[in-house]
Amino acid sequence: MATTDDSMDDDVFESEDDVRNKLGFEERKMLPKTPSPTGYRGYRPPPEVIKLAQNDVLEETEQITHKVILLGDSGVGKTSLLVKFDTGKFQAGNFSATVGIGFTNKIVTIDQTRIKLQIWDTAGQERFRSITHAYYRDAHALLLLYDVTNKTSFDNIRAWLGEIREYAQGDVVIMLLGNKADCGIQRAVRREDGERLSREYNVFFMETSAKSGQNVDLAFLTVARELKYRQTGERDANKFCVQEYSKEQSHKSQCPPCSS
Ligand SMILES: Nc1nc2c(ncn2[C@@H]2O[C@H](COP(=O)(O)OP(=O)(O)OP(=O)(O)O)[C@@H](O)[C@H]2O)c(=O)[nH]1
Repeated sequence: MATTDDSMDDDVFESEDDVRNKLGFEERKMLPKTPSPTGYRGYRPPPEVIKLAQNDVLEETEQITHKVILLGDSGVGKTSLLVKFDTGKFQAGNFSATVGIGFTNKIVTIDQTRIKLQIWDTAGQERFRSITHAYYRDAHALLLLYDVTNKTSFDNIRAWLGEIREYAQGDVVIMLLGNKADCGIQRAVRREDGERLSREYNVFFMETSAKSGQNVDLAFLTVARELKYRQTGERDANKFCVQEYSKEQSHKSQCPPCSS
């Protein structure tokens, strides 16, 4: 059965006379001289709606950009993680090493607050290190990745943390990510080892998969939440606790074997 869309608010279409009668003298002067056939032209939203829209514009223009940088050895999945978060897509076996550095802007919403993240993807290869060091200083958060199938990338995390200490701000938010968690059989680093290292350095920790999407959004949202807290100084009552979450996950079942 065909139905008509009845979702429009009738108030929007009240007659021009109705609208004029509700307005004050100054507001009436601003109305168009020619009557509108629909009564819509003279319509003014209620003051509370106008105020809301103005606040929105204010929020947009005053929005602080939080700079987040992805770090870690070449091939651990930095670009893949960012592409998954940005587009929801993963391209298997399509490895072309990042050259230099580039960024993507993303706006996320944390408890009705819009947080702007400027996410920088860096090249993991040694020869680009001096370029990327220059960007550490302005970073508000760092996502430091290793590949759970590549023990060397995990062993190199201490060196990465040393570089962070040397070049980044002392209060930078750091999240350690064990990526490629979908690769069950090829796994070379246990989740507990990642957890232990994160405790030792007092940084956030999660295992992720750019392939399956496991914890990808969560990693960025957790960082955004922490940045929001640092900006406002308000802890949310319903704050997500990454340490608790990580503990819960470690009790869950094994990942399926990696097929790519
Ligand atoms: N199975 C699996 N493969 C992944 C995952 N993330 C990335 N890959 C693959 O790993 C390879 C390297 O990924 P990239 O995202 O290019 O790695 P990168 O860290 O950006 O590398 P550089 O640009 O050299 O620093 C690609 O073939 C990806 O398809 C994942 O979560 N699971």
